Amino acid sequence: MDEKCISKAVIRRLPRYYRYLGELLEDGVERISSNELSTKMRVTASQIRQDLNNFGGFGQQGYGYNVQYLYTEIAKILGLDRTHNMIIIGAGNLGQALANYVQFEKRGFKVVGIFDVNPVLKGISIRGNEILMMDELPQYLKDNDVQIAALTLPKNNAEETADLLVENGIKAIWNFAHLDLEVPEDVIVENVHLSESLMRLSYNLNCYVTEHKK
Ligand SMILES: NC(=O)c1ccc[n+]([C@@H]2O[C@H](COP(=O)([O-])OP(=O)(O)OC[C@H]3O[C@@H](n4cnc5c(N)ncnc54)[C@H](O)[C@@H]3O)[C@@H](O)[C@H]2O)c1
Repeated sequence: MDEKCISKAVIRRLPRYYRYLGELLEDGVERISSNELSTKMRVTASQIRQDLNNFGGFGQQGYGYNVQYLYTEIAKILGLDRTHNMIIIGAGNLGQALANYVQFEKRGFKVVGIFDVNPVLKGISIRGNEILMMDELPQYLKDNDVQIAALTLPKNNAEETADLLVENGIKAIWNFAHLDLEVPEDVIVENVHLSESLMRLSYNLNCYVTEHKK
């Protein structure tokens, strides 16, 4: 399997397959056809077959997909078969909410540190992690194995913080600040913009209302 060849569009859909397969496993379903999965996920069966064929075709004619096998393989592709240590930069509302969310850890994303510049927050414990100050960050990154940094700080401070993270070896940034970061080619940034999602919701709501007025 050559992961480099998998298109971004397919990779974007994989977490959804993974979620549905996880639910099937919880329900004790051992195998499923592309047609059944198609009805459940409300995507076409041919899309499912095409997507999953990218990985050498997990399905067998007349048998369908082995749910456990597919779930495990997709987990491997998404890198969920290992633990990623994550730090959070900006211990405000959003940073604390992320640090408090237990499900990330279940997926293998372990919050190991949380940082801020506000001395009032120093030492406050969030799910067992005491908030540290930013001047402790470089040494912390030398002493600890961290793969991902979440940026939940004001956008004005995001670029310089990203630079500091990159200088100290961070290769993956989960960026919540409303700013497109400029990073070297070997650093991966995943932007999360809840407001953009809300705008799409607003657009779709408008469309629906307009169509149903006719
Ligand atoms: N992308 C999204 O979907 C989304 C959703 C909500 C908020 N946000 C953004 O996330 C950020 C945080 O939002 P919030 O509601 O938690 O704000 P907040 O004000 O509650 O928290 C921001 C925290 O960042 C800290 N901070 C400021 N400069 C810092 C620096 N240089 N290094 C480390 N920490 C620093 C502050 O002291 C504060 O504790 C904002 O930029 C906001 O616009 C994004």
